Amino acid sequence: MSALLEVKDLSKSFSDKKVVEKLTLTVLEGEILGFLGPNGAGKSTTVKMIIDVEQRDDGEIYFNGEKTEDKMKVFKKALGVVPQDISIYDDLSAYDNVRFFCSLYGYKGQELKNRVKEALEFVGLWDRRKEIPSKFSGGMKRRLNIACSIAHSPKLLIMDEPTVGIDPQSRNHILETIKTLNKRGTTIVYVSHYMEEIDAICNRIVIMDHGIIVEDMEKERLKEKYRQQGFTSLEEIFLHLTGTDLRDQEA
Ligand SMILES: Nc1ncnc2c1ncn2[C@@H]1O[C@H](COP(=O)(O)OP(=O)(O)OP(=O)(O)O)[C@@H](O)[C@H]1O
Repeated sequence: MSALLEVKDLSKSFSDKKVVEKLTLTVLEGEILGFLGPNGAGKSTTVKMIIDVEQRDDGEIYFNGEKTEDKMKVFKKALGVVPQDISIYDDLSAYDNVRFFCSLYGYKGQELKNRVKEALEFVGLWDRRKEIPSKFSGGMKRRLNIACSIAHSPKLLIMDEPTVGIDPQSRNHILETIKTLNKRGTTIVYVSHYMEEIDAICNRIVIMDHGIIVEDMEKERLKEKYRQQGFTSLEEIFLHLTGTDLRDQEA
């Protein structure tokens, strides 16, 4: 598999605190990469720098071998982002939400209609397209959030905790959706705290802590490596690598 996204020596500080420190990471075309780390590890800051909503202090980002800042339009068109906080318009219908986000990529007319329909069908919301999301369950809102991010057929989809606060049925539906998207050719970076989700869908796992990557390995190799050291689950491996201290109490 070839490199789709390459991040080299990415760094970021807030005030004097180093939040991301010389982070280097390659996302291979066609993979589902699980991006794990405790609260405050620097995952969201890394993602925000990659998608160009947070300025980096240092480092380089390449998409398809070219610096993203040199080809920002091409990169943005190939990128889909499912943000941690649901970002849909509560007073627009499900259909109009997807239509709006897809139209930002320049689609119009019949092509736009086709894309909106396909995205809503894909997340199982076509029958509810005329309703406004304020009436939706948490799971339906999350699925609509995904539809808004995929209607333009991104090559790279970055999902930041897309299943927070939803029931197992909706979670399962979303995980199946992600696997199908991947089979259709979308490369996925999946940020989550849910080990069982990462285990279920990802090929490779990157674990970040205190601004650096502490492990980056193909999933089965990672499990085998730590099984030999007596750690039998991904959660045990995670706690072994990142410790058991509470992170949300750090200054
Ligand atoms: N805009 C900001 N200003 C100051 N500090 C920030 C800012 N954004 C993030 N931080 C700090 O940077 C650190 C890393 O935060 P980040 O959100 O990247 O972590 P995370 O790994 O995504 O955590 P979580 O799993 O809780 O989402 C935290 O200590 C956070 O408080």
